Amino acid sequence: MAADASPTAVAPARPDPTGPGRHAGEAQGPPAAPILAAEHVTLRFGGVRALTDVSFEVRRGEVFSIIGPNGAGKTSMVNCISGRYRPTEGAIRFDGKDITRLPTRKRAGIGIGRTFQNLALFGHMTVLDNIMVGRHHLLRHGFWTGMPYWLLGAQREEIAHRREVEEIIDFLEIQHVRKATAGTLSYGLRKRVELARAVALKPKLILLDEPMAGMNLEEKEDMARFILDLNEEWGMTVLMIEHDMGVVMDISHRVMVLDFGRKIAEGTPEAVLADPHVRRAYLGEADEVVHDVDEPAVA
Ligand SMILES: Nc1ncnc2c1ncn2[C@@H]1O[C@H](COP(=O)(O)OP(=O)(O)OP(=O)(O)O)[C@@H](O)[C@H]1O
Repeated sequence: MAADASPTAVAPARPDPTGPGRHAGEAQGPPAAPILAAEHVTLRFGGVRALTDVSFEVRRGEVFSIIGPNGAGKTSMVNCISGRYRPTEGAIRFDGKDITRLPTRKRAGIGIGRTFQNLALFGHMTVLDNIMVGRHHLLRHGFWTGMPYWLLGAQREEIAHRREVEEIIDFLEIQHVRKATAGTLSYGLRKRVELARAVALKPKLILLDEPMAGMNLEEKEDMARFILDLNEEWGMTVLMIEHDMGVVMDISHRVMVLDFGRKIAEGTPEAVLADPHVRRAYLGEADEVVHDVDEPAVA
């Protein structure tokens, strides 16, 4: 691996968002209630075990990353949380409620947003329309229910709705392409629009599946900054799958490592990086010191 020269290099542990002066993992003060908990989750596809007895908690206000080699079960775990897959065994709790069997379409309404590993924008629609689509469930007035109130309630709601969308557009610095057709944008910009659409749902928890994939260094720096701002200024809890170890170590409060569908480590970036199991299984090292984590450890 090359020398560690990127701005996404390893940084000291981020302060624990759940308590002043504390670091994630330290046992001082009362532990914050988790916003999300996976309890003994197993997922099987026929004979394939994608996940085996995986348990973890995401605390309110933190950036929590899941890492692991290809096929380790990261996307399967996120799909269990978003409702795309239903665990074969175990449970998912969100905000204290068991959501294991809650249909996918209802999860946005309770505060879970997501972006996808492969872009899922409407390529023929404008950036603005793509983002507006994300907010539909937030509108109280539909076409029929809105009719009688149109001059008062619904119109005011529409104005407020647009104002918030414009705020998100400003925040993600995509004003210059707001009227452009999504399909014509560069990959980095489309990833940013996809993030904007997920943010427009005003989620309490946002699931990001490889937000940096396919990006150049500058685009990665921008995306890392947006994720940090979403977390610190907008108060969103972030659960992220990401292969770029430099980014993961830089912006995560805590990290969980999966290998062959099992959890092999969880803790602060430093603790996880120093874990011999992780170094063997994930970084492919025997006993040498890890000098650099800037390059993706897995393709
Ligand atoms: N829909 C499915 N049907 C059958 N097997 C699946 C399905 N989804 C995932 N798997 C299998 O489950 C295992 C975990 O896959 P998953 O995509 O969750 O891993 P991952 O860690 O996200 O990998 P990557 O980093 O390559 O995206 C793999 O063996 C995969 O082939």
